[in-house]
Amino acid sequence: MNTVLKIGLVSVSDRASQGIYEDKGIPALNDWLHRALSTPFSLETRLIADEQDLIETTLIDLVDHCGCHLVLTTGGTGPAKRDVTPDATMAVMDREMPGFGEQMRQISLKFVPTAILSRQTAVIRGASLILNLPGQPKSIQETLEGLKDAEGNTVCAGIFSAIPYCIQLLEGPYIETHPQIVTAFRPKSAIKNPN
Ligand SMILES: Nc1ncnc2c1ncn2[C@@H]1O[C@H](COP(=O)(O)OP(=O)(O)OP(=O)(O)O)[C@@H](O)[C@H]1O
Ligand SMILES: Nc1nc2c(c(=O)[nH]1)N[C@H]1C(S)=C(S)[C@@H](COP(=O)(O)O)O[C@H]1N2
Repeated sequence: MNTVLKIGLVSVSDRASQGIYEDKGIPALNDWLHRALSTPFSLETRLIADEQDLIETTLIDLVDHCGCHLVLTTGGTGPAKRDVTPDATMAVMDREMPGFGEQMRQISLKFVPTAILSRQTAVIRGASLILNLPGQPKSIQETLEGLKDAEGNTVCAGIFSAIPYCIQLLEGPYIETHPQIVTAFRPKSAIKNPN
């Protein structure tokens, strides 16, 4: 039997975790993934404060105990003292995947000049990919989906284009997407049932 794709969502926010404002990170991630993926998946969600130890134990739990193939964090990537999500991510990694952070900053620069303030990165732990998104809820769609012009042509490819093949190389489930939202790129030899 095929393993069902499992995705962990971690919203890292002092104020949302204390109920000072409503968390918009997990709902935005949940909504985007349901619009973008045609492959069935299950979610594990966590809303936590910007505490490095807590972020590390949450990431370890999602990967090692819950068996998430992909973990998306949102928030805590900037330069402020309590922005420690990338530091926690690096602390639990086996290998870094620096291309994701580079591409997200390129995309975000098309929206805000302060995109270079994000230290976001991606790493592999075991057979899982962990990826940091900025905290602004609107940045979730921007970075995952990329930027399209008025005719719907891609101006800047979103990072999600590369995630299905990455999970495939990590021997996780085969992920398919709705191409009107985002196209999953794979080399021809890696495409199942090409037509
Ligand atoms: N989970 C969230 N839900 C709603 N809005 C958020 C969330 N996280 C961040 N934001 C918004 O994006 C901005 C930048 O995010 P950042 O991660 O730097 O948060 P912050 O300023 O460190 O505050 P906090 O950790 O208390 O959310 C925040 O000031 C807030 O307006
Ligand atoms: N796409 C996108 N990327 C973005 C932003 C944004 O609004 N949209 N905000 C930037 C800002 S202002 C900061 S400080 C960094 C870090 O944000 P974080 O601390 O919320 O993770 O992400 C940047 N990247």
